[in-house]
Amino acid sequence: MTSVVPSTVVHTRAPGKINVFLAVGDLQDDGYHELATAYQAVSLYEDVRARHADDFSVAFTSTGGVDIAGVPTDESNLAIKAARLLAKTTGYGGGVRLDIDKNVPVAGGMGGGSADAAASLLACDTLWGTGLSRDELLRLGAQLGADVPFALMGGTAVGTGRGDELSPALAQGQFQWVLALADFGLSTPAVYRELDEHRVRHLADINPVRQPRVDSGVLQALRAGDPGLLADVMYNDLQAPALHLEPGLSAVLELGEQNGALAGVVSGSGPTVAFLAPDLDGALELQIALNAAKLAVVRASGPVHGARVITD
Ligand SMILES: C[C@@](CO)(OP(=O)(O)O)[C@H](O)COP(=O)(O)OP(=O)(O)OC[C@H]1O[C@@H](n2ccc(N)nc2=O)[C@H](O)[C@@H]1O
Ligand SMILES: Nc1ncnc2c1ncn2[C@@H]1O[C@H](COP(=O)(O)OP(=O)(O)O)[C@@H](O)[C@H]1O
Repeated sequence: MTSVVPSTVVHTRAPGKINVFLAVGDLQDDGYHELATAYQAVSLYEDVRARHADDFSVAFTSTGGVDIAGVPTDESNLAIKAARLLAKTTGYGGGVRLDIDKNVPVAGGMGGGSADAAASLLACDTLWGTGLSRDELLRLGAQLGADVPFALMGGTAVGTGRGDELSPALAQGQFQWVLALADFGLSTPAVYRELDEHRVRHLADINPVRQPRVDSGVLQALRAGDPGLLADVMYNDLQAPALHLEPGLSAVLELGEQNGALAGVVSGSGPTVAFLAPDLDGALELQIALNAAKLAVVRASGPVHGARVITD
């Protein structure tokens, strides 16, 4: 076993994400859907601190006030799974103690668990000196969840396959987001299932084979750094099933659009609603208006970096 140095702490940080465009294809035999998505990493972060230990454990805090009550800390936690997968892959014989400051809403469609997995992979690789390449970490990430490779990569990227085959997209400038948080979560598999059931009920004869593609207008808007253009083309196939499961989200979308948002979209499988603001002042005004309507909101900007080591 590697010698244990208890005082060493490795600090890593990985971002949450918004799917500014998400087209969902058909259900495949492996239980996953083929996707075409444009991800943007945004400035809500998961901070992981890793210390040498004999076994594997995780604990959560949230300086940003995220409700962490429902997050499992047993073997089902994605951070523990990430650490164990890295140990198994590299033959590392020890364990790790992970302390995570969570600032991405839980079960909100913003990839917080995926960010924990990404930041934990990088933290353990650094702490243990296992020295995997970026590509090897991306491959391990894909085994943990479809969104994990993007949390490693960050920035702006197109995801295909399960959402884990990434190509970086050209982007300039910063987009200003106001995120309306729900006080409940939505289960990702349940939202995909709701979409499938709707398609079987209503669309089976019309469009039997779907080949999802990212609209070229999305890539142009990102390249131009133009929120007005992006607002016109933001889209999410999972929005309708999320609204069907949680009808109250329609009023949230309307409220944002009536109060200065260029557009709003359910993020991933929801229930977080992401509003795109014209600029920082517009975002601040929207935040105040939504707060006045008693909605829990946070601001974020993007794109930001993927998982990285932080020097404290
Ligand atoms: C919907 C999205 C959009 O980015 O994000 P979230 O809302 O979860 O943040 C992702 O597709 C979620 O990615 P992630 O949360 O990593 O998914 P995984 O753990 O790999 O899969 C959870 C479940 O989601 C469904 N799933 C996921 C990805 C995909 N391409 N097709 C699917 O059908 C499957 O039912 C799978 O069992
Ligand atoms: N590290 C983690 N952080 C949050 N949730 C986790 C984690 N590990 C496992 N989970 C489970 O995954 C579910 C969805 O996680 P999360 O990544 O927050 O949302 P989403 O998939 O909507 O982006 C949670 O409800 C929880 O049960």
